[in-house]
Amino acid sequence: MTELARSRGIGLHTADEVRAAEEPLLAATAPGALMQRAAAGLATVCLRLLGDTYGRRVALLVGTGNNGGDALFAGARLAARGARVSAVLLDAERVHGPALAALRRAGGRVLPAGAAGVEATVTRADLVLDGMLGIGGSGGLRPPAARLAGLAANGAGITVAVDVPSGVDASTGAVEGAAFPAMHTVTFGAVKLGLVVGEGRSLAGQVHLVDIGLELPAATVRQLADPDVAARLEPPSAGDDKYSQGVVGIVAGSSAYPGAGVLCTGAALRTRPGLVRYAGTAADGVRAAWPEAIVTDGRPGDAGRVQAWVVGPGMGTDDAARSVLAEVLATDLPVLVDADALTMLAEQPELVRNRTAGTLLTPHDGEFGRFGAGRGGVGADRVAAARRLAADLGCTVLLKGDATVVADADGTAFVNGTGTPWLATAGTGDVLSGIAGALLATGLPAVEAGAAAAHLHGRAGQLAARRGPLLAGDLVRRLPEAVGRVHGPGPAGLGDSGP
Ligand SMILES: NC(=O)C1=CN([C@@H]2O[C@H](COP(=O)(O)OP(=O)(O)OC[C@H]3O[C@@H](n4cnc5c(N)ncnc54)[C@H](OP(=O)(O)O)[C@@H]3O)[C@@H](O)[C@H]2O)[C@@H](O)CC1
Ligand SMILES: Nc1ncnc2c1ncn2[C@@H]1O[C@H](COP(=O)(O)OP(=O)(O)O)[C@@H](O)[C@H]1O
Ligand SMILES: [K+]
Repeated sequence: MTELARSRGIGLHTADEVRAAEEPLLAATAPGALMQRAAAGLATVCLRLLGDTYGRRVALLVGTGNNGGDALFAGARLAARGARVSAVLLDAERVHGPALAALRRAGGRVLPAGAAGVEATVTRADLVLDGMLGIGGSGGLRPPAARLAGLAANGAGITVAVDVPSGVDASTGAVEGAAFPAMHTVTFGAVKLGLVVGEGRSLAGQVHLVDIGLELPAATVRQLADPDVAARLEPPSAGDDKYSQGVVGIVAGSSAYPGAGVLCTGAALRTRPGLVRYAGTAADGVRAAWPEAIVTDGRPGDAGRVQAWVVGPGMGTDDAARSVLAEVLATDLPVLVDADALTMLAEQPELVRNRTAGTLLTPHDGEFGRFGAGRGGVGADRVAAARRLAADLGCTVLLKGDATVVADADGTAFVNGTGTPWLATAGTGDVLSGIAGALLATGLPAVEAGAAAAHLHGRAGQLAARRGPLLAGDLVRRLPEAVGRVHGPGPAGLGDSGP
């Protein structure tokens, strides 16, 4: 098996996939066994979060399904360790009977959602456990559940969601109206896609996965971690020279706006410094900023040989820019299309439909909406949106956002896990294009290059944001550290006199 095939990242699953995997396991295990596994894992995380359990106040928000059962059984375990546990029932007539009985036996208190003491119980709890809705939830939270989610948001305690924060669509991360704001989510059997993308990403907080023995099919959506990205970033070896690591060509910036060319070229150099070429009308600015780049103010064809192109950031949309875009897309090389080039491409999508080499489009939501398949906007299901545009154009789409999604025409997708909201500043997209272009030039398939680039970009952002607000140029400076970070400390060998 190749290094790449091994480093596939963590699988992300929809509610339907989890349900299908649960069926055979439920049939093969004793009744209630899976719920006990889930509750035991849940209680363990809560105990860790509480530290000293004795006398601590725990509020359980309990819905009508099995999600409520998990919360009640976990609550019983916490009560047995000395916690003062109160269960607030959304519907006293429909509650998991054995789980409620277990909580009562352990000394837990039970009150209906409409009772007078509910507000104090929830807002004063040291820990609030949200067992209202799991993967069986659909649509916006109904009023009693929405009210309890609001009380938890205003309370002082640690908020923990059972499986999925109530109100978050487990498969898409979409939220209609209110949702439970979790600092932690303890999820069972598989990480649900909705915990890492869309609004679900920030509502889920830190995600803890509890193994309950589910066997899932290979995931079509995945998230890369540092070692997975390292496996896609072969360091140069003794036999390499400056040409052999992949040469990227950058067409970005303009005489009026040289910044995009400078940032994009710098990002490519700092990611993969073998050789970076630049062709465009910001040549003077790029030359001054990056003497290491090979720069021409001519057309892409004048730049010399490259293994991939980046085209678009700050290049303008005039006739000259249109003709440069057409020239780059007419090559049989991988091309990353961003910013102004996306605006032009949306008017002429046939330029990419029949390309034989990889094409990676990197729109933000506004640029996405300019394409035919993007009309109506991205919507609440960001993975589906990226897949839709990728399938329509037969290329790869990297849809930017706080959780960037990269999707291939065949549906293979990645959701990025790194980053910081400080990245919402001008020019950071130009940096992403430079990183991804450099990785495309190494020969990575477009979907892999996009996913690895988004990860590195987010890591660089996190490193830069440690010092406070970041500018796009800070990201470029932090890239070597981000690359070093994903590789981790290498083995020290004979003759290694390094630091
Ligand atoms: N299966 C297993 O092996 C294991 C499953 N496990 C656990 O089970 C969970 C899935 O349980 P589930 O299927 O019972 O559904 P669940 O999420 O509790 O909610 C369904 C209830 O919610 C209600 N409801 C729906 N929408 C609503 C809304 N918007 N606002 C308000 N209410 C709404 C709906 O009521 P109705 O519409 O009928 O009135 C229905 O009764 C899963 O996430 C995991 O935690 C673990 O124990 C491990 C083993
Ligand atoms: N709230 C956010 N949290 C995390 N990352 C963000 C956020 N907003 C934007 N980003 C990231 O910042 C970058 C912005 O790119 P883009 O919109 O193209 O900016 P520009 O065109 O100014 O370079 C993208 O990589 C995007 O994923
Ligand atoms: K929940």
